[in-house]
Amino acid sequence: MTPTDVNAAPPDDIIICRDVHKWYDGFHAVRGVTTYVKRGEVVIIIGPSGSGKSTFIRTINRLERHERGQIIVDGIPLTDDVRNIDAVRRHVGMVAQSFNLFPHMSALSNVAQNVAFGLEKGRQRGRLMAEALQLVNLEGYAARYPHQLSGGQQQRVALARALAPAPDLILMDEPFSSLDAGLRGQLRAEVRAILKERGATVICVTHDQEEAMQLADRMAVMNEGRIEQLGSPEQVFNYPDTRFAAEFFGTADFLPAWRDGAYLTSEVGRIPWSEAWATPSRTDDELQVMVRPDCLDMEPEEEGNGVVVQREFLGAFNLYSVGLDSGRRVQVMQSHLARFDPGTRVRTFLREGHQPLPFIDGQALVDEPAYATEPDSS
Ligand SMILES: Nc1ncnc2c1ncn2[C@@H]1O[C@H](COP(=O)(O)OP(=O)(O)OP(=O)(O)O)[C@@H](O)[C@H]1O
Repeated sequence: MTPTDVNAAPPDDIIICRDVHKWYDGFHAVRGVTTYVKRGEVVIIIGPSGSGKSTFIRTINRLERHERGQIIVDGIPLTDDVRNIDAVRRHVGMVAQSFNLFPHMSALSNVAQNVAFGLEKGRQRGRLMAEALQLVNLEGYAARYPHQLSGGQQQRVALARALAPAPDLILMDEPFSSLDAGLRGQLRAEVRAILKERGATVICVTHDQEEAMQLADRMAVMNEGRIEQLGSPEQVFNYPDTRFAAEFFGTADFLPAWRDGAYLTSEVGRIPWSEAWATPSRTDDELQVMVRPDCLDMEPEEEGNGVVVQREFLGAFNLYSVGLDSGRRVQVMQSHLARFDPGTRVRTFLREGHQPLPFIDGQALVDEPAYATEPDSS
């Protein structure tokens, strides 16, 4: 691909990051990220504001310079060598958080900026541009200038601009954030379908959990400049590695638990103890179990173990906050038909078939068989 290619044949991993660090004037924004992204994968980065998501994604096409570690994009190491930077940018599309449209150009001309090079035939260029505007439902807006478009429409032009040249790799930073809920859901399904059809690799930052679940093959949960967990949405939801990941992705309560013969017991019930959890160096009183609202059930009972404190109506279901007799609170999911008034005495218990996850010191004791995170070749 370039004179500085490190691999003759492209490896399966289109992105290889090893111990990547980035500082802003002494502030350590990215703290040792090691990760591998397979060709054709959609990886979603989620995490709280300021956790380093945008900074990390911007290091992948060198909009930010990483100070330590190694980034290899499609066999090209990102160094200060401008030939490498140009080579990477040539086949990496980017949808930035700020749309960065040229104000003096129409929507079509903005899209054309990205398809101008690399394609000799004007007719093919025109088709790609029209298709890209059609994909984002803006066929009738080609002649408008950015100031004549709403924020959401500008965002869609930015998306069309990135998609039009059919890049192998596309980086997206909150690409649907300015769209209303209906259009957002529809567009992200369409964008995912087209990118999958093209076999493009996608790394996308979002705040939106529903978006992460809908788009991701794998999700990276970022916290304070580090990737706290990388896995499929199901892995992260069902088997969070840390308390942070559990609480950030979904709702979770943590209750003290203790080993009770062959069981792990908490105030909402017990589950069989697994020898795979044995942690001889630690004492049992540090144990906790994670319970998500759907793991718990409840029924009115005078001799119960708690009292309904609050009900939140969420459409298909009610989310109850229950004050347990220990003083702790848990959230319990119930059908929309299950109405309990605050003050109702209830028994809260583990729903059959649901296994609460044991934790020690904020770390899960259970390891789900992990997705292979080591590259096939490097
Ligand atoms: N150009 C900059 N100069 C100095 N500090 C910066 C700069 N850009 C980002 N930061 C800081 O680096 C940290 C990570 O910022 P970044 O934008 O990567 O976070 P983020 O997770 O994308 O946040 P958000 O979800 O709010 O967009 C933040 O504390 C931010 O204030």
